[in-house]
Amino acid sequence: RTIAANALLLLQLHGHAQTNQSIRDTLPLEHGAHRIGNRTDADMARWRSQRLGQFIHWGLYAIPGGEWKGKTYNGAAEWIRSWKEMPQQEYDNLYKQFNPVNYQPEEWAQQANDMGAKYMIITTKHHDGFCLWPSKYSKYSVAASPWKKDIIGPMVDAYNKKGIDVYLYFSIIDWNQPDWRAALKTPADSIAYQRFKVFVKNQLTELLQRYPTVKGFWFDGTWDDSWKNDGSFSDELEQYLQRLHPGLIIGSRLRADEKGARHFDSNGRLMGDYEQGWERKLPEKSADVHGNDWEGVMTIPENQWGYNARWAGHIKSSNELIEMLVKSASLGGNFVINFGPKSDGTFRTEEVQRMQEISRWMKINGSAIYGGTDAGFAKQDWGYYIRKSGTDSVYMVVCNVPVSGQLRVKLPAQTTLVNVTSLEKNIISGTPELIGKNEYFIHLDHKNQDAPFVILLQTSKDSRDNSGFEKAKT
Ligand SMILES: C[C@@H]1O/C(=N\OC(=O)Nc2ccccc2)[C@@H](O)[C@H](O)[C@@H]1O
Repeated sequence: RTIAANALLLLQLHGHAQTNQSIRDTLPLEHGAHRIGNRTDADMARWRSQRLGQFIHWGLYAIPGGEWKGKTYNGAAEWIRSWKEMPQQEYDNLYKQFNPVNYQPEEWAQQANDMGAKYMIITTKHHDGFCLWPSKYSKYSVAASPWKKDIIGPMVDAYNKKGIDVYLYFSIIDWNQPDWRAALKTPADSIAYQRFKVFVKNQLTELLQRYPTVKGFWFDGTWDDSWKNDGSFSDELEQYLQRLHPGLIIGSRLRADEKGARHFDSNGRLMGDYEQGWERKLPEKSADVHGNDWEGVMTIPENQWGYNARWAGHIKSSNELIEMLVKSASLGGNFVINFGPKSDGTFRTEEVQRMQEISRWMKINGSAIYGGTDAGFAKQDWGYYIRKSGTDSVYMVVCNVPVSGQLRVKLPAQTTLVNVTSLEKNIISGTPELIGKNEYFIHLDHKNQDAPFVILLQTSKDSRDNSGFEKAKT
């Protein structure tokens, strides 16, 4: 198999432009990337067109909400169990208080739909091991809580009913499982960890059987040696899940290759279906993503995923989040905004505000985002170009209005401007001024804008340098 696999890989290599990052000479890898370049199937095309997602971190950690017995935890709220001031036994007993009486999945789905999210990622089980579904393989689940009922099922149904796809976040790290090991130091460790891997495979199989409409998994907690040094298991697991549920979308965070390389294998090739390392950070330029599909996940505060009663530091405004979404689409990636519901099942005011403000923006400008991708134009200071995938339509999303009141638009060679319109009224004044080869100025109406605004360019590939607009009167 190894020889055949490598022969195939070498054939593919020569068939593909080396668009990826620094490719080292091709080591014969059994558990490295099995595909060169992006997936081209319909499921991946759907994921790629969606662009805006909603992440939800919800679990027992929402009960303490970053505080315990009068003390404030400065770390990420969903990590409070690891805080030295938190008696782990007391955390582990929080399941006895899990009773989200105000949990309304239909309302969650409605507000996500209004915001314009096309997919949602829900924490089925975070590092603490508490399962939001009544798992057959663990007692540490909603079934043991006062709530008793399945949380995940009604959520999947409510979101799917709104046409929103659902992805399941699943932490490999499981602090509740006695067989979990961060590292394998003794033969006893290896025996326990073997049992743990069976448990992981069983839970993932159970999740796919219970929730067959989900589109993929969002794996996390795969940085420990135990997992990193077992590339063959993560490879087999990914292939097993794909066989069980063809078309499943799984990011680069699941696997390691046989040399312990993660996200990118030891030949520098992306493993999984998209680059999943952009967490609370985004690529700056096209070269940073090497033509790979990718997704950025973002918290509204600096680093809180689960509910934290006290948000400290910088809280991102809707305009900041909108600009990150636009930047992600302009670089051919998806952008997922995280929300941390309270233990009663409601969302905090700041999060509701952001969903409502983003909703207003997306209702006017969503056409620039959905199906958007890298336009291949040189970046300009005023903002971002987004190409409607596969067309000559290029959106300009203006985030920084120049004091000159005019936007410089430099098109690639042999590209001319056929038409210019704005998605809102009273943005552009007059017709664009052709000032040189493929370069135009678009004059703005001096309105004070309080949010990014969008101009649509219809371009055409043209060997001549003429344009739909007469030459500027010199
Ligand atoms: C989405 C976040 O994912 C996590 N951790 O992410 C990472 O470890 N990210 C990471 C690590 C190394 C390189 C790049 C990203 C979790 O610990 C956290 O509670 C949250 O669920």
